[in-house]
Amino acid sequence: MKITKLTTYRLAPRWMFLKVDTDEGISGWGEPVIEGRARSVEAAVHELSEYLIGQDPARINDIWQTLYRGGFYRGGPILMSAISGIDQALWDIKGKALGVPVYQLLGGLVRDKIKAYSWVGGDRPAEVIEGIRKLQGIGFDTFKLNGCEEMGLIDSSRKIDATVAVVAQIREAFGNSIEFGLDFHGRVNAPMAKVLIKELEPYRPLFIEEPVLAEQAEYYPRLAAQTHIPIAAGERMYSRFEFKRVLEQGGLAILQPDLSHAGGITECYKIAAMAEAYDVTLAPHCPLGPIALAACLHVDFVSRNAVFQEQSMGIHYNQGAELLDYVVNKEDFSMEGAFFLPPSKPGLGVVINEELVIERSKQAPDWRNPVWRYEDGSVAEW
Ligand SMILES: O=C(O)C(=O)C[C@@H](O)[C@H](O)CO
Ligand SMILES: [Mg+2]
Repeated sequence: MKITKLTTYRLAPRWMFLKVDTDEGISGWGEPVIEGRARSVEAAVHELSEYLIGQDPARINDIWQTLYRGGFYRGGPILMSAISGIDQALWDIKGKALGVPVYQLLGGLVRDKIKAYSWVGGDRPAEVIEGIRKLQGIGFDTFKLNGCEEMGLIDSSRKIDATVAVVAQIREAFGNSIEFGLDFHGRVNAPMAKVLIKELEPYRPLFIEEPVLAEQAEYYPRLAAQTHIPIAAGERMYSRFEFKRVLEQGGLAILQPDLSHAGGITECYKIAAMAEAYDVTLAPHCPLGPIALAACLHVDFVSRNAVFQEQSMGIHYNQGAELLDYVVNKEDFSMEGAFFLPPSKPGLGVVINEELVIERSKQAPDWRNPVWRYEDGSVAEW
């Protein structure tokens, strides 16, 4: 079998799908994208296609190594997201060619289902109570919300109290009938993370995510030393070589590699195994589309240390399209309450509505995250 063509489709809400065709009529789909830089990743995918056309898609490991090591400069969000989507598509092809779901090619199921969690509250955590109640009604009991809005480099106790009040409200309304992660989203710098985490301790959030930016990862062990709340991070780390450093230094209880940013199934499967060796759990980051989610599920179903899976149903970013809009059979993502069941079809197990994708890609939005500024006019982390 030979790879014959790579076609990219940027489309609402902020995704990009990749279709890899072969000379035997089997095609694979991937989701190479960095939210807000889709065109850059698209250019990278087509640059990398020079290494792919005419190659045997079954040689996933050699292709991965060639795409990663073939360039003198490597890593980072753009190149690794391009490699991620290509890798996902190659696994899709391999599974389809052999007639089995990808997880069967990785040793088979380690569990029968995986817990999903849902976003509530949007960019500025508001109406979270209402949001939780609604999702509780359809079986979810685990949630994530932004832990705060802008947080000044050194902010006031008033701001801290307002931030903590949102969390107090949740515990007040639901007790421990639900669990929730707080995503600091890199908005908080180290001094304020220390203050915030201390004040949040009594409310026992399930985890605190990106308490500081990935470029400040050396603070993870220091923050972990001051709290009992599990610390999570990983969406802005892009290969085993970054994850090895945070595992070595300790501090993270939950690793959140993104299957569309950290090298795809081939790389994230290895990252999951590295985490297990350090008794660190896995919760793949996935605010993206159905192909990215399917790729996450295949790694979840073969990794014993996978604990829960993010998915983007109802996420505040999904303006213009929802998670399953481009999927032919919505039941490809079968759930039992708040749990995903294993994909059953060959490959990634998702049938993409190509006609709709082609149509919608004609009006692809150029999504950008907002650039926030503090009152004094300086740039704040979004
Ligand atoms: O889902 C998460 O945990 C996020 O932090 C959302 C963020 O990743 C946005 O997708 C960036 O555009
Ligand atoms: Mg996050």
